[in-house]
Amino acid sequence: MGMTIAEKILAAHSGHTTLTPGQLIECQTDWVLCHEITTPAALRMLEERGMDRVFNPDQIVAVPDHSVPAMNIKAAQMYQKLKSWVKEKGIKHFYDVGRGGIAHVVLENTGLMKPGQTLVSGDSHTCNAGALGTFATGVGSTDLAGAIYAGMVWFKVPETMLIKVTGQTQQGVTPKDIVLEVIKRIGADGANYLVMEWVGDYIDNLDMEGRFTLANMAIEAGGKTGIVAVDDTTRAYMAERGVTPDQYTEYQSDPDAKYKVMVEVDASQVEPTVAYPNIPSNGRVAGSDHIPVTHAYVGSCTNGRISDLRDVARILKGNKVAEGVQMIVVPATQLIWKQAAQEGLLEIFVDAGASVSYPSCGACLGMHSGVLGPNDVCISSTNRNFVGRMGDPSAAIYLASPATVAASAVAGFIADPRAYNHTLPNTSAQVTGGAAD
Ligand SMILES: CC(C)[C@H](C(=O)O)[C@@H](O)C(=O)O
Ligand code: SF4
Repeated sequence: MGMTIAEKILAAHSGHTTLTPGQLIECQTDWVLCHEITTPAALRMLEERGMDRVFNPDQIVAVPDHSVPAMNIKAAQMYQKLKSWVKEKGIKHFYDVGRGGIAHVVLENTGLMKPGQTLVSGDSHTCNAGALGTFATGVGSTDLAGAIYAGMVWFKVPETMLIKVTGQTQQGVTPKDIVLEVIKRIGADGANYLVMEWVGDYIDNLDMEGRFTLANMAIEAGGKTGIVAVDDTTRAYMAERGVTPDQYTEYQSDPDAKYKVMVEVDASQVEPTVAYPNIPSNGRVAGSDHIPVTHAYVGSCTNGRISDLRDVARILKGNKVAEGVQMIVVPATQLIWKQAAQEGLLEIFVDAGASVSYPSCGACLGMHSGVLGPNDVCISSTNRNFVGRMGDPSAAIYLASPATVAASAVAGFIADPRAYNHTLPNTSAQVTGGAAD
């Protein structure tokens, strides 16, 4: 019987020629991604058992990102723990504060993670890397400990959901709107333990940044991971990072691969979508209700990339953030921050009255740099709008694309970005490479 991409990658990493969903496998992991929030717990587990080693210091990527630069002593200690372990074990790929940013976005950009590989991390948005045709998923601290120690992790082979997106979007509609629309249709548990495989001519025409946004949000529908097959866009992306096709394996799903369910989306019918509180599946058309906002947040591993910042700048250029609205823009990595500076985007943000922050997870999970207070109302390009996610439990979080966030910041209430159509010069440059190894 035919196999999906995910099944093929898992088979290749577990010594099987075929696999059936539901089967339990022991799987090799090519990469382990470590940040300062979940790694310390995994390290403590290993230390307590006298198993304090790493399977291969060259296959671990460490990036402090959630609570950096530290905003309190506890955060400083977590950071210190990660950093001292990196030093002690000789972890090769360490992207320290000032040289990295949000771990998933740092990793996608380095060229380290290659098509056909496997990745685990103690972070649920690890699925982000699936856009490169990889099997990448978040695991708990115990599995993370096992992966650090042995380079192995066990999985129940997931079934796959096929999401076929055809046609082209209207101007002002972005991949974030597509994925919010899909989650709205299938529900926040609609892809529970399923691989979400994206196909269709919309995907074929989509750049890598958009594909990362789609793969990144798989977990918001309960997905085990998101995945996009390798094509010329992926190959070009890898080539820009000095990686040639002989250095990786491309897997395609067989024509007779078995899918648990198929979802079809006509991209031309998707409108700018806003997920209302308190669940990402609560999507409605942007601007359908008059909802004044106090905060507008652009950032995160979902939507803090250079193309996102350009979308925001197009709308903010020549406009002002409405009085009473606090707008915060967080470029996801140092390299994106620098690129945005070079293109003049940061100046546009500042002129419009927005704060530009340093790369980090920041207020995405309510840790720092824009934490919401009681009854605040935030339109955000992040991925979760659960109660208390960005701060006080009484604050309301509306999830949207960066374009919708920018349009809303200018309007002072949740607005439809289609009313804006500014152009920016010099917007084709790519952000490539690792910041520092
Ligand atoms: C802190 C970390 C474990 C968490 C996750 O796993 O996703 C965070 O990144 C989040 O987005 O909630
Ligand atoms: S940016 Fe937000 S969603 Fe992404 S890893 Fe950080 S906290 Fe999690």
